[in-house]
Amino acid sequence: MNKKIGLYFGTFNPIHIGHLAIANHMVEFSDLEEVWFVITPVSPFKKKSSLLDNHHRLEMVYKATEDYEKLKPSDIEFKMEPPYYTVNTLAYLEEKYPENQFALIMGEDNIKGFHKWKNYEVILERNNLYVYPRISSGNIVDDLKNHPKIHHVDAPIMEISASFIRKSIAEGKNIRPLLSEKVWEYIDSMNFYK
Ligand SMILES: Nc1ncnc2c1ncn2[C@@H]1O[C@H](COP(=O)(O)OP(=O)(O)OP(=O)(O)O)[C@@H](O)[C@H]1O
Ligand SMILES: O=C(O)c1ccc[n+]([C@@H]2O[C@H](COP(=O)([O-])O)[C@@H](O)[C@H]2O)c1
Repeated sequence: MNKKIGLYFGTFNPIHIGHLAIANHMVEFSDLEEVWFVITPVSPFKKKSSLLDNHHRLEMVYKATEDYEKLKPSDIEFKMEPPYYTVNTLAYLEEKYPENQFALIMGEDNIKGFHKWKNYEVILERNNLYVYPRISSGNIVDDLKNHPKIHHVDAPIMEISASFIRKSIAEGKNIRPLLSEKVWEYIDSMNFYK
């Protein structure tokens, strides 16, 4: 059966309720049937700072999604080599799961820089993109405006960042409502980000 899966890429250091709200909105209000959180070991364009080990970030995504049937973690990039270009991961996933139809989920902030991604034209030829609103500066390049493969989904705006969560934990603040309960308990018991 041809299943429509949305892929949500990120470092998820840690996964927070902003990520979950977007993924849940996609499976409930778009034609995507599942969302897979693809935990990237290191983002190709970002420097790593206080990045927890892959298996801890995977464990947190697992804990955050285990009660949601349509949301799943994916560690597919752990088996690949850096740099973790999304076009390569998509090719790998398409070969491994030929019965599925994969789409990308990204915020308006990321679509504004999408023309700098490796082989972005190849991605657009083969995959649909589901874009959600995000407060950010800059513009979408003309070629990507009204593109037939780019679908805008009116998901809620949740301006929470993982870096704010890490910084706040280091400062001893209580940010418990910004995380799933099991994720907060894991971070607290492991003393992460202190
Ligand atoms: N509050 C949010 N609402 C919607 N999308 C988000 C939110 N926070 C992050 N994202 C997006 O989710 C994806 C995965 O996030 P990722 O964990 O890589 O980054 P982040 O949460 O911005 O973390 P950091 O602050 O460490 O850079 C990215 O595409 C990012 O732009
Ligand atoms: O393939 C690329 O060229 C590429 C460039 C930048 C980002 N990405 C993917 O997008 C994800 C989110 O990116 P970032 O930089 O917002 O953390 C990251 O985890 C990668 O999977 C991919």
